[in-house]
Amino acid sequence: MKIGIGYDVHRLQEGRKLILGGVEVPHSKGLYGHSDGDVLTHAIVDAILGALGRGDIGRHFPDTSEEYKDIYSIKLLERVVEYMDSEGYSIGNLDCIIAAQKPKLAPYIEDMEKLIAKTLKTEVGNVNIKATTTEKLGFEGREEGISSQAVVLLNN
Ligand SMILES: Nc1ccn([C@@H]2O[C@H](COP(=O)(O)O)[C@@H](O)[C@H]2O)c(=O)n1
Ligand SMILES: C[C@@]1(CO)OP(=O)(O)OP(=O)(O)OC[C@H]1O
Repeated sequence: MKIGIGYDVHRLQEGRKLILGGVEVPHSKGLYGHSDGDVLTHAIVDAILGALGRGDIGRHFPDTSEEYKDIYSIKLLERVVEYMDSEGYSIGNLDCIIAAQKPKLAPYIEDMEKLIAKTLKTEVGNVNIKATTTEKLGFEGREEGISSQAVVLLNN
């Protein structure tokens, strides 16, 4: 059994799509990044890499590489699932938080859980995603950015 933690932050910017957990969420702004800026998926990637003792997202998918420019981050998660499979590990459970003042994410959480579970080759009951505002405090509260945290347990 192995445990891993992931944390990521991306800036909100006009003219970008808001992609969270691989799902497009309608909003006036999206997350800026070298990739699609999917802060939730990046936190999950880092949690799994952490559990496997294999560093972090930037080490495997550098933001200096054209290969990852505007990439749909679920593709990065698929690569990390290949590492997990090759080392004989599978998901025990995954728990995540998205801190966003806006938009209201509750209507999209189930779709995110389904897509993440499918990508991780696990049952949807092993994946939990939560959303919170920060009560208008901090960068999330000022709607400057969105942060996400993930904790994963891997079984072998
Ligand atoms: N962007 C968000 C933030 C929160 N929610 C849901 O609202 C609940 C209450 O949030 P608080 O920050 O006031 O605790 C939270 O538990 C989420 O269910 C949301 O949908 N989208
Ligand atoms: C995902 C990568 C690669 O496209 O770019 P960003 O979208 O900037 O995201 P970040 O969370 O900084 O993680 C590492 C990157 O190398």
